[in-house]
Amino acid sequence: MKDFWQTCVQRLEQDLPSQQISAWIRPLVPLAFDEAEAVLRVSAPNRFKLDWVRKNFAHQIETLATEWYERPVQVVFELAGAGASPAPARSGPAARLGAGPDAATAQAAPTTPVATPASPVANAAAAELAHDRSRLNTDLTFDNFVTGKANQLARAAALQVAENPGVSYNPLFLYGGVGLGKTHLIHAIGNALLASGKGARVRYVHADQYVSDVVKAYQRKAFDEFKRYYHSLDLLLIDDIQFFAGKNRTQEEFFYAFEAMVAQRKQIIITSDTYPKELANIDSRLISRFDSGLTVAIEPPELEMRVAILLRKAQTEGVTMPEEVAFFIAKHLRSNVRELEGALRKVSAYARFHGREVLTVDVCKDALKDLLSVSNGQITVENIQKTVADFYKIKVADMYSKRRPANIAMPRQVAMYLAKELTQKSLPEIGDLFGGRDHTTVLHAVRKISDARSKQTELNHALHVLEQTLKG
Ligand SMILES: Nc1ncnc2c1ncn2[C@@H]1O[C@H](COP(=O)(O)OP(=O)(O)OP(=O)(O)O)[C@@H](O)[C@H]1O
Repeated sequence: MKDFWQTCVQRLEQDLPSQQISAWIRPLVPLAFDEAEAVLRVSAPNRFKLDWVRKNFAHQIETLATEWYERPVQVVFELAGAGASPAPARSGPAARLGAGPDAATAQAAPTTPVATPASPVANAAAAELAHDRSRLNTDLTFDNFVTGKANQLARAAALQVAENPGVSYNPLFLYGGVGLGKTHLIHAIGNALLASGKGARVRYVHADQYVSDVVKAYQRKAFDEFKRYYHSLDLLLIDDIQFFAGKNRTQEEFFYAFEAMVAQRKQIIITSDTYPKELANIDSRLISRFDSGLTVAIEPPELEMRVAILLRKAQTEGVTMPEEVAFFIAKHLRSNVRELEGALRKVSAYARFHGREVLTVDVCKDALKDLLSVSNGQITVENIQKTVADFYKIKVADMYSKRRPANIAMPRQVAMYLAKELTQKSLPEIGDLFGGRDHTTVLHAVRKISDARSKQTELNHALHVLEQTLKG
């Protein structure tokens, strides 16, 4: 385990700035690796660091651990001193269950003997573990979800399902464009159910992660465990189901999980960028199942709602934002909530940096020059890189980096293609803006994506969405 941790820190050092390494990664201490359950326990020195690391680095550490141990590893973060002794290896069927996807520990009893089972500390630890295993982001709640015409139906359905899972609408299928709050809403459902203290087994999973769980189960011939884990959940939240397109084995496994869960009145909630019948390359049996519960759209927010979101987020961040400023931003940035959040971050950083205590429309005009020019019809390469990175959930820095894994190389080529298509820049200029790449690399990307687009419905659809977002 020590060797792993050393390598892990070295790998993170390649990706993260040194301040982040010393602030967040170095203070972590690896405690134990539970062979039976493939669970790596890591301690953080205080609650703040624990929450931050869990939110921001858990995925990277888990990916590295999974690579190192050559099987899906779950990383559990604990507060230093709170029962931070090596966990005893568990035996028996429950321990074997843990060999399932993503350390499918089936959310059984916590592995850490924190205190006697009925004590408040033990309950808190159990609740924390249930949260860890659910992969929910505790920041995404109903409380901080701003409601308006665009999402009120979806929110009402979500609330109903959180109160009566498995009974009212099963599945609940939420669809809408990028950055409109689908992920937020399903996390809110999971958080509400966990907070209700019914002991429900909840799991949030992005469709991509589910696909890779299937692949791992396939490699390890561990489909029984995979099934047992997913079928044992009370609430499965599956995000961006359109990523199942063309993945036949995944669709088949999901079909079984779906049938088993619905038959037992376990709740399934699905999000997608489109409504079920419009999903490309998804088995018609699945599409008809998706359509058999309640399907609700989340629309782009109207002006007043965009203003309300900005004011609410500004308040949460401790930024004083006059209403006219919120109106100014909301009038110019229309596409989605993620974009509004980005604008708020930019504006407040700009104001802080220039010592401007009060946000004014002029400050916004300066701070948001790039974004505003996009919404006025001028698309910049910088904005394309940001939009594409958001869409594929990679870092903007990867647009310029030399890293070449497929999950980064493909989005980078998409961004180059869009830069050629939507801006006046030449191939060498685009190459420069992508970390000094040669113009032939750009040309290759443009040709490749243009060719793939004509053959792959999924890619073509993604490009449509990106073009629409960029054109506003
Ligand atoms: N109604 C809302 N109130 C408050 N915050 C919101 C609302 N809608 C979206 N957000 C915030 O906007 C950001 C983007 O939302 P989210 O990730 O849920 O979008 P999404 O629809 O899942 O997008 P994608 O399809 O790209 O995954 C998040 O930070 C979320 O908290």
